[in-house]
Amino acid sequence: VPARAIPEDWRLALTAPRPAIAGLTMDRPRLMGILNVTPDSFSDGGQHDRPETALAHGRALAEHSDILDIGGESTRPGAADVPVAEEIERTAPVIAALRAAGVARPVSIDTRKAAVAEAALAAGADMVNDVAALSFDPDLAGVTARAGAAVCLMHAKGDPATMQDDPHYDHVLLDVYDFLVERVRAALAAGIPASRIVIDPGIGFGKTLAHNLALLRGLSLFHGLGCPVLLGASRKRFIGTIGGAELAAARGPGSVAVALAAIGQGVQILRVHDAAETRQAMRLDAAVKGMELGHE
Ligand SMILES: Nc1nc2ncc(COP(=O)(O)OP(=O)(O)O)nc2c(=O)[nH]1
Repeated sequence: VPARAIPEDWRLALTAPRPAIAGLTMDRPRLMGILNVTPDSFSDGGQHDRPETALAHGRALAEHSDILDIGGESTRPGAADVPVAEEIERTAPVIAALRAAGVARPVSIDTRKAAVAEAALAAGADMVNDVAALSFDPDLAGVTARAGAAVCLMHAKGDPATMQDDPHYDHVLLDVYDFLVERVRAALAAGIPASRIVIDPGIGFGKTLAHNLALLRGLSLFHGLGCPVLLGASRKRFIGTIGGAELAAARGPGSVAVALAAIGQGVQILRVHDAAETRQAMRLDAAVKGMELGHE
């Protein structure tokens, strides 16, 4: 397998002091709490999709999360595309309400669309979380760069409608790695500095069970990109398949196990539904290992 050298123009990202992402230092594992304001998200659709329930859940998540990830469009396989105006209506007011309620935690907007990101950033978001790695909407990179926002670039093979139809890779780890190299270059070219880029292998986005497990076993490879690594495995189907939990909402223990395994490979940001449970597990894991988790 040909070696992957770290591109010279990124070496600085490795030698510079580990950057803060959306104001969060990367010196300890961080939790990204998921706030889906959708009627159809795969595990919690319809639970937090009204302004009052979204605000209440966002405040509860903020207790145990370092950053809140707000999404107005489900990306589950076969999900319907949400019109831009509706996705804005679902997300920007919730961000504004969280800020008005004094929730100061960094916020990311989980969207592929520039107009949705623009409204969210104007309402107080700090980061764009794009499952399409800035490749769906050509304007999103510029919106992110001009706002000085951080960005998460995630790998997906195909789009939500078709991505699980028999996905194939030559070598899933290296193919995902090479894709992310190309997307980081695109983000740098759009004026987003390396210090504001996070990468994510995209568990469940065009991957079979075997592909997901190969990515989880090889997560440490992605540190070679020189950017913080984010993992979003929480409650996903492979956890149900292996753990025997058909209902997504019953996959908390398996999700925590995967989060701890990822932390063991140095993953810096864990995107989770069950923030309080994951935080508790992280504290015990660190204590048993004699590691200092650091304080909020
Ligand atoms: N960076 C990143 N973002 C993501 N956004 C959504 C989902 C899907 O999970 P969820 O938001 O719970 O479901 P839905 O897309 O149905 O709302 N997974 C990821 C992920 O793995 N990484």
